[in-house]
Formats: sequence, C-alpha cells, structure tokens
Amino acid sequence: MIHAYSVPDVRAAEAAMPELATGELMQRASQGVAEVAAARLEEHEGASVVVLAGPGGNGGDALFAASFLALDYAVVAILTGSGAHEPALRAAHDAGVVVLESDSPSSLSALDEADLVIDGMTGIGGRPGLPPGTSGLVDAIGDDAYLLSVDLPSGADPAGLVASDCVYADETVTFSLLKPVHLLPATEAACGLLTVVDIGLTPPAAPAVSRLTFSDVPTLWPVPGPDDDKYSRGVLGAITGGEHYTGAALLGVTAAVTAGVGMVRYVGPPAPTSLLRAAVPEVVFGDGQVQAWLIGSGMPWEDASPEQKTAIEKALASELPVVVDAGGLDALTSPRSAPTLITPHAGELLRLGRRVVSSSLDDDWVRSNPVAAARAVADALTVTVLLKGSVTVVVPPSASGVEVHSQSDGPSWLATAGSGDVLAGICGVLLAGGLTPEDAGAVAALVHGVAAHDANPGGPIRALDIAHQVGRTVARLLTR
Ligand SMILES: NC(=O)C1=CN([C@@H]2O[C@H](COP(=O)(O)OP(=O)(O)OC[C@H]3O[C@@H](n4cnc5c(N)ncnc54)[C@H](OP(=O)(O)O)[C@@H]3O)[C@@H](O)[C@H]2O)[C@@H](O)CC1
Ligand SMILES: Nc1ncnc2c1ncn2[C@@H]1O[C@H](COP(=O)(O)OP(=O)(O)O)[C@@H](O)[C@H]1O
Repeated sequence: MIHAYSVPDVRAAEAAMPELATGELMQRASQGVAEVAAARLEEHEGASVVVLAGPGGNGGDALFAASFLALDYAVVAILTGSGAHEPALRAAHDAGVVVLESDSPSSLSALDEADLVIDGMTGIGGRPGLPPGTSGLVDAIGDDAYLLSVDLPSGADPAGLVASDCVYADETVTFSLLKPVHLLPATEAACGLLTVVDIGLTPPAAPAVSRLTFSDVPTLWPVPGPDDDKYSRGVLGAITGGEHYTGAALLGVTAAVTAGVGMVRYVGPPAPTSLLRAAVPEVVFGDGQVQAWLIGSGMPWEDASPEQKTAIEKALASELPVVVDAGGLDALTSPRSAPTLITPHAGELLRLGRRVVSSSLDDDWVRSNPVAAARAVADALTVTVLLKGSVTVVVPPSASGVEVHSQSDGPSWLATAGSGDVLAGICGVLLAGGLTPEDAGAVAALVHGVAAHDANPGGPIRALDIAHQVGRTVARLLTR
C-alpha cells in the first residue's frame, strides 16, 4: 500500500524533526534533488542546467541543488518570486551559479538551451496556478530538456484537489512522504515519474489518500477454502444490458465469471438473455437469492424491461450490497444504508450531481475538482463513489472516516467502449465476496487495469479480452 499525507500532517512531521531548524532537512532534500538530476545527466558532459527558484523553501531546495550541481555542470538560476531563500541563494552564488531575474532577456534563452531544468517555484506552500509572470518561462523550456520538479510540479494544488495551470514534469522528486498531489486525478499526470528521497520524516498516523499495490491483492482478494461452496463464495445478481446494449450484459457477466464469483444470476430481457445462454453457460437466469447485486451497465433507465425495473427497485430497497453502474444511477433517488458502490465516469457523475447535489452545477464541476464532486455525491446518497478515469478514485462518504483510494494501473488503451462494464462486473464479484465498497472498488480498479495490460501488453485492447483475461491476472497477482 502506498500512502499520501495531508500537507498539514507533512508540515507537522517536519516540525517534529530537530534537523528542520538547523537546515539539515533541506540539505538532505536538495542533495537528493541534485543526485537525481546528476543521474539523469549521466553521459552528458558539459550539460547545462537551469533552476527556476521561487521565494520559499521549494526555491531553497532548488538553489542548494544548483550549488551542488555547479561542481560538474554549467548552472543558471532564475529567481521567479520577490526574494529567495537567503542561505540557499548565498550557496548558489558561492558555487558559481549564474543568477538571473525572471525578466532578464537571458532567462528565456537559457531555458531554451537547457538540458535539464529544475522546477523549484512552488512546493507544499503553493497555491494552485502558476505564479504570476512565470508561464512565459515555462513555455520557454526546450522540448528536449528533462524537467525535474522539486517536491511537486509548480502550480499544482498540493492537496491534489483543484485542477490548475501548472508545470508538467518528466519527474518529480519528493521527500520521505507522498502528498495527495502525487496520487489524485487533478494533479497526478503533472508529476511524471515519482521519485522519493528519504530525508528521515516519520509517517503521520493517518493517510489522506491510499493506493493499493500488487502485494495488497492476496490480502484482499476473496480466495476460497476447503469448506467453501458456490453459495458461500458469493452469488452475484446481475440486472444489466437491454435489448439495445446486449454487449454490456455479456461483458460484465463474463468478467464476473472469470474473476471467480461463486455464481451469477442474470435478470434481463430476451436478447441479452439468449446471448448469455450461448456465450456464458455458467450463468443461471431469473431472480433469486444473491449476496450482492450489479445493476445498470448498458441499461439506460428508459430501456429497462418491466422485470428489470422491478428487480432493481427490490435490490435497492434491500439490505444487500449493490454496485450501481451507468443507467442504474437514474434509479438511485434516495440514500442507501446498505453497502453501495457506484461507478460513474465524469459525465455520469455530473448528471447525478445535478440531480442530488445542485441543479445549477456547471459543466466543469467534475473536471475542476473531481474528488470534491465525488465526495458531494457520496455524502448526498451515502454511497461510495468510484469515479473512473486514467486515475480512478474511490471516495467514501465523509462520515465513514475512510480515506480516499486512488488507482492508476491501466494503460490509456483502457479508454475503450465496454471496459467500464468489465470493471463493474469485477466490483460485483468483490462485493458478493464480502469486501467493503472501498476495498472492492480499489482492488477491482487495480485488477481491471492490470488485466487490460496483460490482455495485450503495449497495444490496443478490446473490452471482451479484458473480461477473459481477469482470471489469469488474478492468479498472477495471487501467486507472484
Ligand atoms: N522547511 C524545510 O526545512 C524543508 C522544506 N522543504 C521544501 O520546502 C517546501 C515548502 O516551502 P514553503 O513552505 O516555503 O513553501 P513554497 O512551496 O516554497 O512556497 C511558498 C512561497 O511561494 C509563494 N507562492 C505560493 N504559491 C504561489 C502562487 N501560486 N503564486 C505566487 N506565489 C506563490 C508564497 O507566497 P505567499 O503565500 O507568501 O503569498 C511563498 O512566498 C517544500 O515543498 C519542500 O520543497 C524540504 O526541503 C524539506 C525540508
Ligand atoms: N486514459 C485512460 N487511461 C487509463 N484508463 C482509462 C482511461 N480512460 C478511461 N479509462 C478507464 O476505462 C474504463 C472506461 O469506462 P467507461 O467510460 O464506463 O466505458 P464504457 O461505458 O464504454 O464501459 C474505466 O475503467 C476508466 O477508468
């Protein structure tokens, strides 16, 4: 498991270290930045380095790193704020670093010609958005330069919530503890490769964000034992697919069967039913006793058959765990007390938000702060929201006290029709197997992403191949 901690908790962890006041912590941080920069410049004698240094501690890290790098490389520092970290600026001057103001004409040409640029404009004290007057500097960085951000990409929200103009780094070097900026959807892509340098901070008690890794799968995946039978392992009831979207039923149910559910019961109209009878002979048909329901994939509410509508209303009124996907979201009109995991993409979350949070939400509501949007819907309906995207977040209601989970395991090829139906099927298996909605959503997102990779490493993927791959991927993750 990877954890990220809130900025106040990171500051408290720093404050607890006697080495903060002596400047030793910053020495460790800047030495780490310089070592990573030097490693990236290997084989490149005579390389030129430019440091963008802001007025705070982040600029201090960058300027000290500049002073270390000046032993081997030609280093220019550009001051981007009013003032600079004094001891670090002195060290840079003493080491022979050429220091420029941001409006100096030489700044733009230095950036254009740099082999490596260290971005130290803002760190955990940064407000979202590039500091005034710096976007021209960022634009001047040559396409071939390696862009290394200190702690986080300048302009990115340290809390990882608000989307804003920021640096897009090739690599970010952070110190001992990850912050939400490194793992959440509004900001993760801007961090590039993430490298952690240990400066000796002790992790705070509670994380703000968690991310499962491969080694968490054996702990969480429901593996059957000798006393299990198909019922004790969990029966999943699927009310998915319609006369028009027969494929959604096939994809979700196939994924559930290959992911190792005890049994799937399917409730749906004739077309998807006959497709499933032919393609997935393991499935049983019609309403019956289940441990969890999966409702809504490929089933716009207006297309649902009367039998499906009745079954959905019964499922939602029950005390059973439910995964609600796609069209099923329209049936969710009041809070649920039983475990509930909803799996919208951004467009579906916006539509739901307009119904249950406020009808006046603007089109940018989800994109501008995805976690807050998911949280608002989670609180309004007392459900856990799995918001899909290249970074998928699983956001429980605030009252649960459970942290946000964030997964980013799949290739961008996953953006293909039907792959969400596969994910919903895996979520259903895990709820039927007794996992909490938070764990089910996070493990399902991980396995779904890895299965997509395994289905065709490095190339395009069709959703049905992911569904067929899931079982082998689960085996690989359980036995590695
Ligand atoms: N202390 C230590 O020993 C250690 C510290 N460490 C390092 O220090 C970093 C934290 O340093 P920090 O607290 O000084 O905050 P930092 O992010 O540099 O920015 C503050 C300055 O930027 C300004 N500013 C912010 N946003 C802005 C905007 N959008 N537009 C314009 N201005 C903006 C802000 O202005 P103000 O808010 O005052 O108006 C203030 O002047 C941390 O990320 C890590 O790199 C590590 O070495 C570990 C040990
Ligand atoms: N750029 C991307 N990189 C990685 N995964 C992505 C990307 N875009 C979408 N995904 C994933 O692909 C799936 C798409 O789901 P969804 O939009 O519901 O598709 P559908 O409704 O066609 O099944 C989700 O699991 C989502 O997290």
